[in-house]
Amino acid sequence: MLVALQKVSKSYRTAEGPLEVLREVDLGLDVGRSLALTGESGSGKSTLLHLAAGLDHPDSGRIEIAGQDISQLNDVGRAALRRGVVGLVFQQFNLIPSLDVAANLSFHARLAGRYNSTWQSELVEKLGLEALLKRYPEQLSVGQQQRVAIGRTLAARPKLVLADEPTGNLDEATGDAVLALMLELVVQTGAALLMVTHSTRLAERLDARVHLQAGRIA
Ligand SMILES: Nc1ncnc2c1ncn2[C@@H]1O[C@H](COP(=O)(O)OP(=O)(O)OP(=O)(O)O)[C@@H](O)[C@H]1O
Repeated sequence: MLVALQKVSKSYRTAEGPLEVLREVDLGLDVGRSLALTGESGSGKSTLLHLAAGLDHPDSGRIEIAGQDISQLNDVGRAALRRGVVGLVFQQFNLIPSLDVAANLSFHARLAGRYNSTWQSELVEKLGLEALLKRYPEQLSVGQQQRVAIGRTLAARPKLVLADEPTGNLDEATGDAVLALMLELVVQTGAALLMVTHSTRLAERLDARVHLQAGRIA
């Protein structure tokens, strides 16, 4: 298992008292597999994704990423695990404003020591970014920024790709092509993809689908 959640519960403190978001959730994802995570707005999908990335701690339960129990790691250890294994595509793209597209694309791969110019060129071509390499994030449309964010994540060849609505700002044809590329990478590199989506149509293209409802997997 690349990532495994066992009886994971998570609540947030709010002004109205504790808000229970996840209740004893079990979830596992094997190498080479893709899983769609669906659920209504506010059902806890992003919370689950953050936990699976080792960005946050559960209140109870166990989370293993690449065989490591994350509760046994300190912040430095978790950051190293993320750098080594996890690739994130968030709804906010977090591109670096002072770097052009080419430098944004290679940023994480270089940090992880996995920059490969051939692979980056392949991604640039597949994501249709050739003409944009010298532009800065503020000079891009939202859909273009999304493609750069996806390219930046895939450039580092992460074992575990966690993506929150990664094609949400793309037109249907571009979104389909980008999802196909992400699925291709998963197969090609023996990675795994956990993807949040509101689209049943996109969810059906992944190997499996789980639905979050009232804090549990329905
Ligand atoms: N830091 C926080 N503090 C308090 N409440 C939070 C916090 N983060 C999220 N929540 C609440 O937890 C619930 C789950 O949020 P989450 O973002 O995981 O849902 P989601 O399914 O990803 O929603 P969406 O589809 O709208 O992005 C929501 O009710 C949200 O308001």
